Amino acid sequence: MDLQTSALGRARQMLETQGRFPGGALPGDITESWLRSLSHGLDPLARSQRLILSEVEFNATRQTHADLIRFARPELELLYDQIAGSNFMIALGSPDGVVLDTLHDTQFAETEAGAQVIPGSVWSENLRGTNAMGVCIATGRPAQVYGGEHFLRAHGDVSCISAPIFDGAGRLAGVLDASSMSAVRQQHTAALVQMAASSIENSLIRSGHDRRIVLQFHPRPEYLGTLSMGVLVLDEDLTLHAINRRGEMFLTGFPRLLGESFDRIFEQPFAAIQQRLVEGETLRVRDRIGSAVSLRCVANRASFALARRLIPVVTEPGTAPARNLFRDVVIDDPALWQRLQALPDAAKRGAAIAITGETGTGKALIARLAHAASERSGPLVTLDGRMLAEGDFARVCLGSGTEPGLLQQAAGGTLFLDEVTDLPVVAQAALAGVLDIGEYRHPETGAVVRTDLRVVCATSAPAALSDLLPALRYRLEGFRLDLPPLRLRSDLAALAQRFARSVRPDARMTEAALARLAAHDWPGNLHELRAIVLQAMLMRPEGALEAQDFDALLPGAPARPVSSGATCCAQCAGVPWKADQCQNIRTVVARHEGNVSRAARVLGMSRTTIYKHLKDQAS
Ligand SMILES: Nc1ncnc2c1ncn2[C@@H]1O[C@H](COP(=O)(O)OP(=O)(O)OP(=O)(O)O)[C@@H](O)[C@H]1O
Repeated sequence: MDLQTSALGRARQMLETQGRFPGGALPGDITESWLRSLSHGLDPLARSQRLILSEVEFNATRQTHADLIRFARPELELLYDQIAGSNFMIALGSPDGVVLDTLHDTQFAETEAGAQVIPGSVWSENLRGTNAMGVCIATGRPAQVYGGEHFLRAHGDVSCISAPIFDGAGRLAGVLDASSMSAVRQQHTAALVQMAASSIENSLIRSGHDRRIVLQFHPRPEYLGTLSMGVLVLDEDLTLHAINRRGEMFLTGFPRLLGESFDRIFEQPFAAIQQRLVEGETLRVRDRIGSAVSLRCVANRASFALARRLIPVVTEPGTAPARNLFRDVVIDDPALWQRLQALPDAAKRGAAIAITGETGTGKALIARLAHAASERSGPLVTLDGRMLAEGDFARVCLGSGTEPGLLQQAAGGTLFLDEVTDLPVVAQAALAGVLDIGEYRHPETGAVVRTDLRVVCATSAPAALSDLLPALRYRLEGFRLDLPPLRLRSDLAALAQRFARSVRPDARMTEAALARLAAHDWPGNLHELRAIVLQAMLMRPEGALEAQDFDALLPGAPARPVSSGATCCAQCAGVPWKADQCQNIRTVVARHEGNVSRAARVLGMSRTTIYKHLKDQAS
């Protein structure tokens, strides 16, 4: 750009020589930013300084914004692919202008700008003058700063485009920036940067409120689930706790949104629609200003918790939960929850599902869920590999006399091959054949029987899967799910309480009792936990279960310090029951490699309580 002839050039020249510039010569955002830069006492001709956080400060900043970095990374990569060309970079900034993460091509990395926009560098307006990230932070709006519009002449050969990322409660959570060496206006890139910022914002809001009710809404139902949807989060008292910017747009006209109750924003009271929402329906509701939107509930812990409250537990044997799959099941372990997300879809697509995990980790239960998710009308029929003798395949599976075999019984439904790795080889070969062609010959009549089967298999010996006949193995491993042992799950407290409440709805356990359970290794996993809790309940038919109730039932000393040398804290030393509980807490923290949040979930305690017990070690 010819700085001497353009309006920008004249404004720059005045700025650099006289410290002022003509109003109206520049876009409004740039004018305001130059004025702010002047008020910060910056010199437009100053050299750009290397403003970089120390390693310690940078690590602490990254820690603070760990979620933002995690959710932004895939978006940075996508954006990088979308605007691939040459000479550009993408950066994620914190609300204070610290660059947290970058992606750039080698050409850009070699430029002066590339050498400066690096992780740890600071791009706030008060230090660097007008730049897109700084302007975006100062205004809370998307910003574009081209070449000479930068306040410092030293940044004049770069163009940058930024978009803010909000946290749903009106606070800035970060900034996304794309910089390039091109001086051409890039509206297309600006749109892509804003879309990526919205996507990060939605992920942040959703993940940050996993325990609250999250709703998606949009005037047009086909836009639900897309970037243009509104997302709103309800607190337990059904007031609006957070909302994304799209959502704010759809609800403009309300004097206040945050803190307002759902029932004052929408015409239909939440109580009247909650049942249908948790069942996954998309509803048409009208807000109190008169606009109609489609609304649906995002499946997360809160929605399942709500579902459990709303829908009575079905106890008749054989009634698989049909609409809300997770109604009776505790899956509060985030890693397991994450792994299970893809299961319903795989089941619906008809993929073969292979579940592995130690005994009692819930394989049979997940098989039932997979069957229910497949929405097939036929039944779930189990064939246990351990029970099938070598010569019995034809009789048991293909039928005998008028008795239909298991394969025919499972037609239109799901055949669950439990402990599949124990199936005799003959049965493996025969099954592979049936699955391959979808039919078999009746062993007695010779008639061809067509059978439409879906298969779910499970094994507690995953290594043995590779010993199955390849013809069968490759038919079984469409979607693989490895279930963690109970000792590595973070929802032990919730599971124990669920089992106790299946006996007595008001059953409770003391913190010490939960700590005692959490310190045990659980080789029998959920089978063992259920049995132990039920026995303890029998012995104490009233009142909260105590740690001692489990002492006689669990092997070993009440508290078994693990190799970390978990002793107890100074406050608990000397009082035996406190010391036991404290040791148990420390054991659980050590088992979870010092991760206090995980340990807190396992123990069903607050992190503050746990930190208290970790503070000073008794000598
Ligand atoms: N997430 C869960 N929430 C509540 N109960 C569960 C959960 N997972 C499993 N259970 C219960 O724990 C027990 C063991 O589960 P399941 O029988 O599914 O395990 P498995 O891995 O198939 O065991 P095995 O290897 O012995 O066949 C069952 O009573 C089951 O109902």
